Amino acid sequence: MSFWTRLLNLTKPTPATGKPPLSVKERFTALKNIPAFLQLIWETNRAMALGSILVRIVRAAIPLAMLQVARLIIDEVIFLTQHTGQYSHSHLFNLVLIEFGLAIFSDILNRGAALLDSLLGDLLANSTSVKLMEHAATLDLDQFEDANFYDKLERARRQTLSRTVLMSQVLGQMQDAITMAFLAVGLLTFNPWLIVLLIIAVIPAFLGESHFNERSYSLVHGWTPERRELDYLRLTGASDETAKEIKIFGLSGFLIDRFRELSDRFYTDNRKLAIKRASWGSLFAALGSAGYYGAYLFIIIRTVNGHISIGDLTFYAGSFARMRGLLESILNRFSSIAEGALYLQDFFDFFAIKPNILPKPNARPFPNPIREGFRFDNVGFKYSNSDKWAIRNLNFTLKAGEKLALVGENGAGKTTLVKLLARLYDPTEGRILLDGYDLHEYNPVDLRRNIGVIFQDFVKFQMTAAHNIAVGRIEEKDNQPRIQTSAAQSLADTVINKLPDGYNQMIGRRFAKGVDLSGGEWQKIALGRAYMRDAQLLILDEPTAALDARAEHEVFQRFAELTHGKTAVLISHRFSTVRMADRILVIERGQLLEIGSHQELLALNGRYAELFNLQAKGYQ
Ligand SMILES: Nc1ncnc2c1ncn2[C@@H]1O[C@H](COP(=O)(O)OP(=O)(O)OP(=O)(O)O)[C@@H](O)[C@H]1O
Repeated sequence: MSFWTRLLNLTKPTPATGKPPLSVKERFTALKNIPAFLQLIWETNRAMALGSILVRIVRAAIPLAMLQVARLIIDEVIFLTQHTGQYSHSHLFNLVLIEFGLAIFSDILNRGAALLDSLLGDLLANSTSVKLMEHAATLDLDQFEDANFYDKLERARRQTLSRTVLMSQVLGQMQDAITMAFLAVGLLTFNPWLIVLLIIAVIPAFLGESHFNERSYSLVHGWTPERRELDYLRLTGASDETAKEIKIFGLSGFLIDRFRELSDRFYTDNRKLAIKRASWGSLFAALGSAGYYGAYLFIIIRTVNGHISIGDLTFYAGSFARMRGLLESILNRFSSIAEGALYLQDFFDFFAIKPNILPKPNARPFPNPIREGFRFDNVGFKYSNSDKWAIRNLNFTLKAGEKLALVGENGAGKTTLVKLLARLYDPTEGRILLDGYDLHEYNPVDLRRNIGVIFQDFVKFQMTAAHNIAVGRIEEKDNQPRIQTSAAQSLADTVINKLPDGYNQMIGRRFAKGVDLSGGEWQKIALGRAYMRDAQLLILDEPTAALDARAEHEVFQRFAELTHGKTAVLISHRFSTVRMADRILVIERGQLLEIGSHQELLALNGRYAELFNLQAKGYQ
């Protein structure tokens, strides 16, 4: 299909990416996002937004004023040259002075508008980034695990800069539209057909721009997953976290090849589009120029025939040239505003994603203390991106005050069970009851406040040692005694006391003066977070795997003492630790296989006894 057929029929071609680009109608509908966007700017800083609008309104009137003064100057010059020595030149000098004043004033206003735009743009970028983080924090974990969601998040995040540009464009558009209206009044009195000619001459350029903007949006949009991969490869190929394995396994060539393959493909698609855009663009610009020179010729002929003065000639030709430039930039900007509005759609789409796990209006207060415990009632769970049951037919009670250990092979479903307890996900079937009421009855924030979980893949925050512990209860980040007590309880104090800056030491290597820790040292710090919390249920999901045997034993011994009377769940592959629990739940392929105390399970002589003996043999 040719460019023209596509342009005139407004049909939807299929680009290389396989995603049909949006039709003109869809593009225009995207403009509905502009009022919401203006509202966003307005809320960012009302005074600056108002200032910017006022400056632009005043600035919009200047071109017409300058053209008028120029017209008077030329007519005055001609008059004076025809009457040499008969009249004073003071009127002429005054006119020149006025034009000079207008030029200076216009420059000041331009700079003022640019300054306000850049400050307002920065504030807008900051406030939208904050809104993005705030919204992301309300969303469910499974939404983060969905690739489509990630693409949306990525597109919303990438546009921080383009939103600032869009803001200047929308404001600039307003200014130019007002200037044009002023100029149009002048030209209308001269010859309204000139304006018609002008519009006809620039329309092809406008349609061409809109078409290519839409194609380029589709290209970029369709490439989102690949661009995400490119970012990932760029980061993985050159980062302190990956450098070790990349060297050992000699992976740089592999990563670079993949990067090259993807980036070359994107470049090729983009180049094709850029070349087409440049070629058609030149043709359309020539059409615009032809329109302008036609009108210019008409004005010249009217002057030569004595219908208008030389001053009028400069005024009309100047107004016309100015209007052409303005109309072109208004129309072109219009299509890039429409394109920006499409990107804005992604931004608003991201905010339209709502979490599924929400508090009920009359949520129950979290029981304090927990009386009965958590009952799993035929619980089954499938991850949204998988058809496989991660957990199925789970029936048991985690009694109040008991220490329960979860044992099972890799992928058995232990972490999934813990995530369900903390309501990071909701069961696909069955329910979890806390003191007889479904977890849905409680406020999820309240629930999580009462549960402390340290995961095996806990986050190594690139912050100070004190803050790394305080994240367990961030409201207490300035409570140094509490942080130190928690550190002592998790054995992290031995690690921190050796750091050059103690609790104020930056840990992790990302920032200046950061010190990295060993795996076991990081774990001791992360465990400190559990003690920061006033949680009624504490869950340790293998956060001790990197500890040496003596340290792990000591950590769990302390954990048992310090959480005496509290409900706790421990996940560990070490049976010397597991046996300390009151009861042990053996989970296999998502199903409960055995449950009972260490002694009971040994007596049962089932899977637990088999695994325990296997490990014990290893130590003999
Ligand atoms: N986010 C996820 N999306 C899809 N499937 C997942 C996800 N997380 C875990 N799974 C799958 O669910 C099953 C249970 O995983 P889970 O992490 O609960 O196992 P685990 O018993 O904690 O294993 P390990 O001892 O290795 O930590 C596995 O088959 C795993 O592949």
